[in-house]
Amino acid sequence: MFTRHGPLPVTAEDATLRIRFTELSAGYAGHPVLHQLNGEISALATTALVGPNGSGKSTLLGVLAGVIQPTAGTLRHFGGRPPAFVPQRGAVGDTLPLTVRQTVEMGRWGERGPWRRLTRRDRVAVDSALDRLGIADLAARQLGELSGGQRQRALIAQGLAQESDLLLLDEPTTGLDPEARERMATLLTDLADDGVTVVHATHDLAAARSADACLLLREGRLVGQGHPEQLLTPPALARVWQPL
Ligand SMILES: Nc1ncnc2c1ncn2[C@@H]1O[C@H](COP(=O)(O)OP(=O)(O)OP(=O)(O)O)[C@@H](O)[C@H]1O
Repeated sequence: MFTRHGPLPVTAEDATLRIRFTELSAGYAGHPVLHQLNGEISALATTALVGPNGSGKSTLLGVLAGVIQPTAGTLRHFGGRPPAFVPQRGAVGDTLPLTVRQTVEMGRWGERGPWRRLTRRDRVAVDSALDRLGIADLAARQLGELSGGQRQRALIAQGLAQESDLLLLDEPTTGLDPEARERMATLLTDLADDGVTVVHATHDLAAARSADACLLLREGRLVGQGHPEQLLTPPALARVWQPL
């Protein structure tokens, strides 16, 4: 096995590429999940990971984030900073006595460590993340008091505050109402325009359709990748979602 997680210099050939994985397998102790995946994530674009429950979307995100080690194959990051990863449940427990602002400030810990004072630059990053997620007015509220959708936005703001060039989101529209879902889709597109590569796992076909590219997973295998219009056709979706 040969796995590279460190940034590699960007060559002319790879200037539009952020991640490439080859024959990638991964899983959990005694439970292989991903089987010999070959794929690419374009830089400065939004990519949706699509597939039924248990198809391996979260596991693939974890591998791209570096929190799950591949068991075989290669994974290459081209250039860039360490990824910002927003897992499904978030790294912050519901019961911790944290305000929304403090939750988002945790996104700056990678820059300054947990105990150092916030710099002006940290505060700007936190304010900007709160604004972009439309939750500035909730900044003083306790995280545990929020609705599911508000909490989801606070956790995504935490990811955004890291100011990484690679944002990995697990089901960012879960718990959001239709208007907030639409705003989220717009935000992801705007982020890509602003220089962030966005990868999100989703069950939300509208969100997947608004991505620049999709990776379609079924039972831990990559069964298609490309532009959503070409990939997410009714027959392809029926094939992937048909009962086993
Ligand atoms: N921590 C874990 N330990 C063992 N097995 C796990 C763990 N997390 C997930 N799995 C298993 O790995 C497989 C893939 O799960 P994963 O969460 O990657 O799928 P998913 O496509 O994201 O699913 P969903 O749409 O339901 O979120 C499933 O069979 C699941 O039971």
